[in-house]
Amino acid sequence: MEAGNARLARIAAHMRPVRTEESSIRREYTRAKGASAGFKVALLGACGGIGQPLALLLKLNPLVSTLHLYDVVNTPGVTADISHTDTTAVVRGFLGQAQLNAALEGADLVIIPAGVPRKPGMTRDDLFNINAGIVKTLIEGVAKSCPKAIVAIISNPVNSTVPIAAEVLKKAGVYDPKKLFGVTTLDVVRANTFVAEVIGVDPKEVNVPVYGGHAGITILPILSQVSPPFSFSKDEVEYLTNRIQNGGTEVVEAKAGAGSATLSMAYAAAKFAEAALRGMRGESDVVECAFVASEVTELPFFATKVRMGRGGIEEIFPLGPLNEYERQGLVKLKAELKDSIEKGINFVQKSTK
Ligand SMILES: NC(=O)C1=CN([C@@H]2O[C@H](COP(=O)(O)OP(=O)(O)OC[C@H]3O[C@@H](n4cnc5c(N)ncnc54)[C@H](O)[C@@H]3O)[C@@H](O)[C@H]2O)C=CC1
Ligand SMILES: O=C([O-])CC(=O)C(=O)O
Repeated sequence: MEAGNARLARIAAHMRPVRTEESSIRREYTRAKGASAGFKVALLGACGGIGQPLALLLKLNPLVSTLHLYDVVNTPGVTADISHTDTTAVVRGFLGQAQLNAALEGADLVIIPAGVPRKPGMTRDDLFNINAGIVKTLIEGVAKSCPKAIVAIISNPVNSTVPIAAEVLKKAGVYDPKKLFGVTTLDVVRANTFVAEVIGVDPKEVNVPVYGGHAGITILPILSQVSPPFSFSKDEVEYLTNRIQNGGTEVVEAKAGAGSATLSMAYAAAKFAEAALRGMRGESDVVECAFVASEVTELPFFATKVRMGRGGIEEIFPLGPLNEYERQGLVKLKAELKDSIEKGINFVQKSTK
């Protein structure tokens, strides 16, 4: 039986939500008694509109044993708050650049929603100037502190931030294309929702693959491959494709200057994280769409269905049969996606010359 004083000392050791000293950072890696045997997840940008609800959803996931919350503001409060939920994951907060490496050390999965969101009238590419530098710095931390982690990038423009991350990891000599993902799950979540409305079924029953990238016309829903199979009219295809491609803008406009999708994105990212963790645990049937390094088209990155396993991507599925409308969409999206990918690659290559 643990003595009273020892018990209180143990609890006190886990009460300081933000680590400021080396010794306390070290203590962090010992799991709290009662914590589940699961994975260590680091969330970068944890106090933002996406970060906070996503942190909560990750804290509820039994596959997560340790949750590190990193941001440049507000981590003490968010960490204290979330740490009171009665689930087993241990939560620790890290504040500011000086604590980035400690936040990342030993992470199995790193999820990145850090960066600025859109306001009405902006494209995702308009975020490039600010978010490219943020993602570059955070991935430099990953390269140094947890080079074997699976990395999931949410920060926009995803079509450029994923190539930025790849270049940074390459430069550090630790790039594993199987472990880098751009999170496009929200496009699938929206597609499932809107298609379910049209078909008149529970969205849980619906699965729409969404290919390409994550901006405007680069988002290509493959309605001909919907499960359960359904034959849409031409008008339904037009309506659904436009709504899915512009789902982000629909939210940006409705929020009228207060940001972009946060709650649905947190839900989508939690779904993606669950898939990644189930794959890492060795489950063999985990398939999600994601924007990854790919040879499915002539572009170096492309979103299609991928099977996730212990080491990240285990299989990238081919496009499968497309109808004429989808083939035309694919041709149109490639030019824009190619430019966005090159912009990301050039950003890192120029900044290191
Ligand atoms: N992939 C997708 O489907 C989606 C992507 N997004 C993108 O996610 C990003 C975040 O969106 P929100 O959470 O709504 O924004 P937000 O502004 O509410 O939160 C961003 C957080 O990042 C933090 N941050 C800024 N610089 C940082 C740095 N250097 N290191 C660590 N943290 C830093 C901020 O302090 C803030 O807490 C945006 O770029 C947005 O466009 C949003 C919705 C969907
Ligand atoms: O539209 C935005 O700026 C945020 C985003 O990526 C989305 O909601 O799909």
